[in-house]
Amino acid sequence: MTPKISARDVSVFYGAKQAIDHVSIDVDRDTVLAFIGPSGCGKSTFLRTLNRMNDTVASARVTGEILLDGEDIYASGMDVVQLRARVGMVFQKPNPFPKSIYENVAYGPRIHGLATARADLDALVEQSLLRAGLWDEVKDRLSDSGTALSGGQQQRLCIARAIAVDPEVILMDEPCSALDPIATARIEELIHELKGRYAIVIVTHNMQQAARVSQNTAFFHLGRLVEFGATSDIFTNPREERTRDYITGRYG
Ligand SMILES: Nc1ncnc2c1ncn2[C@@H]1O[C@H](COP(=O)(O)OP(=O)(O)OP(=O)(O)O)[C@@H](O)[C@H]1O
Repeated sequence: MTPKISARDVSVFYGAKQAIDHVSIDVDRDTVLAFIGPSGCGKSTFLRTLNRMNDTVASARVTGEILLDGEDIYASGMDVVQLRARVGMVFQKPNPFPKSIYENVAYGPRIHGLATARADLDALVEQSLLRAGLWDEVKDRLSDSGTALSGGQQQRLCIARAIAVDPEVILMDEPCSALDPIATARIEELIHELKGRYAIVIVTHNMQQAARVSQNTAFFHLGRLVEFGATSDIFTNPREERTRDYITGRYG
């Protein structure tokens, strides 16, 4: 099967500084891919190339090619707003809009024209909150502010917001690092439930989390992709010494 995303020879520069050095990698459909590696190795930078989030950084420059279903996302005609709906993102710190729970989820579908009638929008909000595992906790207070929820609930609200615009890929940049262990477990369960429907790419510092949630793992070091493979192989039988040193906690 053709990959969902195919990155070829991708380099990223911040001004003169090179943060990613000729990385090629495929993101498979309906699977979870984990990016691991020591702080500053470029995981977030590379993740952000996959939906052109680096466009928001004035000094950032991307070379190489990133194909989404065979289509070059850096082509001049690409609609970036549309792209970021297809390739959604969940950030380290939950960042709900300072609006109601309902509006947080309804906003995207409304601006993308996915639902106009109130009943359709209501159904989409309910379905997205259900899929994000938050519906039961919020169904009686949809008009409360999203920012009044707990951190873990806010993160699930952000996942519901990403899901609501019917994405194909969800990028998660350390989505649990601001959460307690119970909220973290809840997000990990959710990732399991979502993986049959979307391609998910997750950056994590937590080796156990990478081993628990992903089927494939990519190990980055100093801007290079050192090793990529099935998570079970990377964690039990890495080919590269640098990978072995990192996963056994020798550095990073
Ligand atoms: N906006 C920016 N401007 C300049 N340099 C940046 C910018 N963002 C990241 N960098 C640099 O690019 C390199 C890669 O950073 P990046 O945040 O992608 O790494 P990371 O592996 O995700 O790190 P961490 O695990 O600490 O989040 C680092 O040297 C970092 O200092």
